[in-house]
Amino acid sequence: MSAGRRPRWGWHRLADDAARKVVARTPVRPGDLVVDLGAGCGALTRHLVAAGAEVIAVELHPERLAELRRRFAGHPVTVVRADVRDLRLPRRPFRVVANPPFEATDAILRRLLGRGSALVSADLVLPRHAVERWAGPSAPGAGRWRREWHAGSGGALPRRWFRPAAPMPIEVLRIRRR
Ligand SMILES: C[S@@+](CC[C@H](N)C(=O)[O-])C[C@H]1O[C@@H](n2cnc3c(N)ncnc32)[C@H](O)[C@@H]1O
Repeated sequence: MSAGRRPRWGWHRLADDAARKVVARTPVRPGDLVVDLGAGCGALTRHLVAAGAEVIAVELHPERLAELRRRFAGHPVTVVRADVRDLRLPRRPFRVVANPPFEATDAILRRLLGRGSALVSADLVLPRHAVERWAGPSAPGAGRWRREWHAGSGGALPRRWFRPAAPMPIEVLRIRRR
């Protein structure tokens, strides 16, 4: 793995109550297939399961993977060891709810909004500058994918919702199939 591809393990986890509020603002309903990209120890996965979703939790860090497998054994959660930048997406309609590794934002969105993607909706916790870039008129590839999806801000999240507190303003990028 080249230096540019090496994952950064530093993280800003969502506090439990914050993760609950993030999930409550999504359109996730019982029976939905939801992908949690960079699931960490399952802050969002936990509340997605509580909402009745079937979850694919993607992580690369060995100890966080082990914790996910332990914590969600017996629940409708498939834990996948994969790099979020190379992930093969589900073929059937799926949603994404994630607080992903920020440096992978562009790779994730190019994949989610690529041709043939079965993405229905995405709620991604990201730095504000990334939300402005992807919700704005000059988003990468927007001329093509905006015919299928709408992208906008789902609002700011307080920095204290993260452990440790987020060092920059954070918002939710909200993507919906038209
Ligand atoms: C911002 S943290 C969020 C963790 C969790 N979703 C939460 O909200 O508490 C991002 C997570 O992505 C994982 N990660 C970093 N790079 C990754 C990669 N390339 N592929 C998969 N997971 C990665 C980290 O180990 C970390 O757990």
